[in-house]
Amino acid sequence: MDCCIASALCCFAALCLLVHFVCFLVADADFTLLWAALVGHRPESKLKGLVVWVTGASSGIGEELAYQLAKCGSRLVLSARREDELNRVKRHCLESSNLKDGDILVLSLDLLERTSHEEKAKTAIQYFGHIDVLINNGGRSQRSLCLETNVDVYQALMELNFLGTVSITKQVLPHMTQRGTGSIVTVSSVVGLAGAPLATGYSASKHALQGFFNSLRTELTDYPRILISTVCPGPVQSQIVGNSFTEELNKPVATVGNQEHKMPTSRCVRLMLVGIANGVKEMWIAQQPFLVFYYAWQYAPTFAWSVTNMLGRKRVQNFKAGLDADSAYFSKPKTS
Ligand SMILES: NC(=O)c1ccc[n+]([C@@H]2O[C@H](COP(=O)([O-])OP(=O)(O)OC[C@H]3O[C@@H](n4cnc5c(N)ncnc54)[C@H](O)[C@@H]3O)[C@@H](O)[C@H]2O)c1
Repeated sequence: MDCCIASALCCFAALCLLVHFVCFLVADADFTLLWAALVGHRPESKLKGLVVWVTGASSGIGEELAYQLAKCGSRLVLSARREDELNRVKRHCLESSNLKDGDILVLSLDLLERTSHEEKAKTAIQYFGHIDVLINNGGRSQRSLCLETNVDVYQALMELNFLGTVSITKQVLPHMTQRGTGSIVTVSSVVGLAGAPLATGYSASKHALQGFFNSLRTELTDYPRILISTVCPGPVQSQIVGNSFTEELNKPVATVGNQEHKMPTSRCVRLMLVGIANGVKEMWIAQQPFLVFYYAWQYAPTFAWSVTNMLGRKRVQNFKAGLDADSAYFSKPKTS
């Protein structure tokens, strides 16, 4: 009898392990975030009426954030450099939601023009009276080998992705500490957790953001109603490759391959909004096989690096062959 119970328990444990393994294989986010998506608050109920400032709202993840937040009933400040593109995004938000014209402020902003940030933040705060959520999303990536990359490119990446983000944050944070509430959500990257070839400067700028916001979060423990959240997406469909820095400032990317194999922007943004609605402090959002590597880096870094080196070599080979470094992972390189 005991033997039967033991066998049954073993079978049950094996089944549980199998279910976990299968869940893990299909997971596209870390477990905290998936749990929040399963049993947590819905963004539609938590974000309705909140004032959300999105930087980099003219394309990709930022544009999709605008659309999904509008559907949730959030009031929006949309920022990026190109006002005409922001007006296009605003029009689409109004068409696809119940928001009124006055619920969306188009506020052009260059993250590199730090002297303008105080004025921009004042304008946003005055318009709605307050800001509930700042989403630091604007930024650019990199496609170039370190050996060939001008140091000016590294400076530009840090100026934009790191200092631009820190500058806007520093304009909004005092407003939030005064109110005792608010959320600052920063779009980092999985390369802010580990590295990636062809992205030495980009990865460094995202590591810098991780270090900054992880330290700030702990510094703000006296403000339990202020959320500091970092989002670490893997590859997501957007304009990021075409907009990347290369080895020289102002030199465009040579090959922008098909981005369809990447996570749909809508899925990434939905998970981000679930994370914000549920106060998730760090979100890993990536399809497999990328996600599993980030777990491996946490538990067995030396093993993880050996796998990364294999993939990294292929990425560099593809790049040198003139192929899009991302999509070439998923297809056999034929010709350059
Ligand atoms: N798409 C991905 O695979 C991916 C993965 C990880 C992290 N990210 C991060 O997501 C964020 C959004 O990128 P995306 O993928 O939507 O790319 P994208 O190129 O489609 O969008 C980037 C946005 O940033 C804005 N921007 C660029 N320079 C700016 C400046 N000087 N001032 C103000 N705005 C500026 C652009 O105008 C655009 O609105 C970035 O921070 C990026 O690093 C993207």
